[in-house]
Amino acid sequence: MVPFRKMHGLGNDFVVLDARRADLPITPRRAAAIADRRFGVGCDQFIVLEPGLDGADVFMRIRNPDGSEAGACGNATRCIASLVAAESGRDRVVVRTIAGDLPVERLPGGLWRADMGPARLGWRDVPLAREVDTLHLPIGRDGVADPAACSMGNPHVTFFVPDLGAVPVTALGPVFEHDALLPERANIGFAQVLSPDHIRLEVWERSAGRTLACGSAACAAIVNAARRGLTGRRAAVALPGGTLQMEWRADGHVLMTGPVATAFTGMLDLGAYPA
Ligand SMILES: N[C@H](CCC[C@H](N)C(=O)O)C(=O)O
Repeated sequence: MVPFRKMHGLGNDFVVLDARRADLPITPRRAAAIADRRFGVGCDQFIVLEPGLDGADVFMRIRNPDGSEAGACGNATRCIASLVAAESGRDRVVVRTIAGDLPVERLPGGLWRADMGPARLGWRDVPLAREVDTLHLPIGRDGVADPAACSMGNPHVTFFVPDLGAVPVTALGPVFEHDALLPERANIGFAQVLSPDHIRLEVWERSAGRTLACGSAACAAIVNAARRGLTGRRAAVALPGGTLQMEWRADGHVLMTGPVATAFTGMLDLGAYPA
């Protein structure tokens, strides 16, 4: 039996296991089984904490509900930073991922600000299957078309739409996720720009499907909206689960501010799940 924690950022939820002191027998298949909402605990992402070495306070391994590994998770970055900060009594911590080191700081009012690193804008960065301008991808269907792409350590595509309520997110999301231009698939954002500092966003996440919030997709949304001249470099991004404050800093890094929450803690019998 191992203790686990169920956390979420704006309803984007995580099972968090701690493998910092002792290794845990987690395989992609076992993670997927635990992530199942009916046969397991259920979560959008499965997070394992590993020791943070030289300069990092913790290493955060991120898995999708199908067991595949992801390079970024904005909402989990804040949640895990808040855990590690509480242990050490510090207000600033560094969360390491396979894509880089993410400094996170505590702000007043229960908010946490993560430096999600630089947005990467090249076609190889996303990655795309061939050389295409990442500001205008030749992908579209049913009038939802011409998205922009970038990488936040994981692949993102952002469609700009005039009326988010009219977009069939769960029908179009998986079609775009699997477009031949996206060899590693992608997280698909549908953004409606309400004003130069306010974006509404719905996300179809790679592997996880429609989620209530996606921090890295909010990063991609502000970057791609600003690149298109639709917004400035700071905006509130309103997701179904709540709002994140975003800034694409002049040096290319994306700052994301939002809340963290623990829903419950419990004990998990890892042996009850396939290895
Ligand atoms: N929910 C996460 C992103 C998960 C991304 C994952 N679905 C991928 O395959 O890249 C966030 O807050 O940024």
